[in-house]
Amino acid sequence: MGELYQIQKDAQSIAEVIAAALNVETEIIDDTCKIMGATGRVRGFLLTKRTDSFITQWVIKHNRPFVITNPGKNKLCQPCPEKDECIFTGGIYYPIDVNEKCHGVISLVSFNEHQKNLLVANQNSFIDFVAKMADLLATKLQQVMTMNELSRANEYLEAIINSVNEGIISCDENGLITCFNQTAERVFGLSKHEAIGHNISTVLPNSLLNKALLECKSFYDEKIPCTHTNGDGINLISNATIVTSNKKILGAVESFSEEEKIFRVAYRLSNREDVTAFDNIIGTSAIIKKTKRLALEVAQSASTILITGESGTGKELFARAVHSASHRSKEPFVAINCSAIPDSLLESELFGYERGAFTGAKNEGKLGKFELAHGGTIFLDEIGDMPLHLQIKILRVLQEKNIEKVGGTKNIPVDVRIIAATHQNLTEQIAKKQFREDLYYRLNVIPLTIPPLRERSEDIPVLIEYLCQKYASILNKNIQGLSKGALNILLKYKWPGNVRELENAIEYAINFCPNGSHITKDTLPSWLFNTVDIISAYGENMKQKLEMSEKQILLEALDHMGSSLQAKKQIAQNMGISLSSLYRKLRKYHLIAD
Ligand SMILES: Nc1ncnc2c1ncn2[C@@H]1O[C@H](COP(=O)(O)OP(=O)(O)OP(=O)(O)O)[C@@H](O)[C@H]1O
Repeated sequence: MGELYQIQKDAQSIAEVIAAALNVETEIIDDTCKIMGATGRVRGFLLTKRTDSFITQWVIKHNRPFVITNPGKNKLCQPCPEKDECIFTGGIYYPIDVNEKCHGVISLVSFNEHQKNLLVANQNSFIDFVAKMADLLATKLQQVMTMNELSRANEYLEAIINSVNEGIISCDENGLITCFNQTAERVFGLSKHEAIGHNISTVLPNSLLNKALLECKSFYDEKIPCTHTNGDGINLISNATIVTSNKKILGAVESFSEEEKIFRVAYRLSNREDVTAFDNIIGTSAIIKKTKRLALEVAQSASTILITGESGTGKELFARAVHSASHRSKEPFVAINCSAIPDSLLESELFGYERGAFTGAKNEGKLGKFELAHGGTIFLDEIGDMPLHLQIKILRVLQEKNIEKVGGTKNIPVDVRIIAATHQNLTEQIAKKQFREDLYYRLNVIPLTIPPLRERSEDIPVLIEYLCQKYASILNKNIQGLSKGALNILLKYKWPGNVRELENAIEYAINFCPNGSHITKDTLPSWLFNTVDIISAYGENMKQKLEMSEKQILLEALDHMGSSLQAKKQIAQNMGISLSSLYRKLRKYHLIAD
């Protein structure tokens, strides 16, 4: 059907008016040749398609009136198969023109000589009358088409407003809500029907729109505490802009995001590190290849992984590679070192706290690492150091897939894959009642063990080569490689700090190696030699002596650099150990509270 179908009833009325006024049979046909209005003998064929309307087709094509007095003989009738038995004796055809396009044709037709004579005799006045009727239909059609276009544009605009992630609310200059998009519906728990037409000051008293309208100015990035209809507090980061036209205020529009979402995005962007792929895990030993293969196989699984291995062996590197190879790779990887955070803070770091859970500055609430990791992976490093009361909470996350914030009462669903790591022997911890057996079995679904570097010495040369390239590039140095002597020392050394310690030794050496030269014994860090000396000098008593020197070194470092977190990070880096290892040592020597 053509557009004319939308006003078919009007077309039928007009056809009847013309027939009554002029006493001729009238047809109104749309631009697809369907009959939209008809009188007399054609009335029974309403809405059917005319196949013999060659004159009508010509008028539609040329958008011009046409008068015929010789149907069947006219050259336009020649293609018509019924031209020799044409039932018409004459006709006046007039286009219905909307924006210079013909949307249909009004035709007055005669079936005998008497009717034909009437048409011919009154041709001019009939054409005038039909032209006015065609105009009437064209105006009506134009209105309907404009309304349709407007409602399509409205629907399109509404679809756009609903498809944005931000909440959008607008109101007129009196504060009556005119737009309330789907995000606003979700954030406030209100339907748009409950909002539109009502005053913003009664529906959402905290809305920035109130302030904007009251003060007649726009506000940007304001933090607005609001409440969902279920009573939950929500913090919004909001903009409210005054809408004007010809210097007259028409109203205001507010766009907002939930603060939690902004935090998540900020966390993701500020923690975006180089993606760790399995190719970034260097090593040619059979054991490291097998571990990589196993880790790659389980990357796609949703199961929990427990990575064990000494400090610095690459547990976090493996966890990152598993995350990158999983379907969660586009979502955050959030690492938390359970031993580097005081027990009193660990719970709120992991689970966040509710608004009002604490007094003072912390009153606003905070997202925990589990919420930040939503959709992605959380890496719980040094899980063996997690206090027992938090172990129960982790077990609950694993079983029920939801968390409860500190000071909160409701369960918040989280979709997070857990990868845990420890350098400790958890079965011994279980025997000592320091680790929950049920949590151990939940975590240890897929065990991965990373062997210490001394048990895979064939990895040392490739790691050295990789690390030399890495640090030469970072430090912008041209290094020719290692002298034989230096390589021998690195191969003989036992690497208690594993790859991290090797990495520190290479970084140290490259710093002191002259540009264009080889790394020699002289440019290697002295601790590599001291340890060899101590081993030979103290024999059996070595462990005790080592511990004494270690405690002494730590005491001096704390004395010299202080005991802030920053200082501890620096000390750990200087010693070539992780922060968690440093904390362990400090506890072991009673240099910090347990
Ligand atoms: N196979 C490897 N290839 C390249 N770099 C490695 C490899 N193993 C470890 N590293 C590097 O060694 C350092 C320590 O690795 P990582 O932090 O993953 O160890 P970890 O076992 O988690 O240590 P900790 O238990 O002390 O936290 C990192 O800089 C890491 O990039």
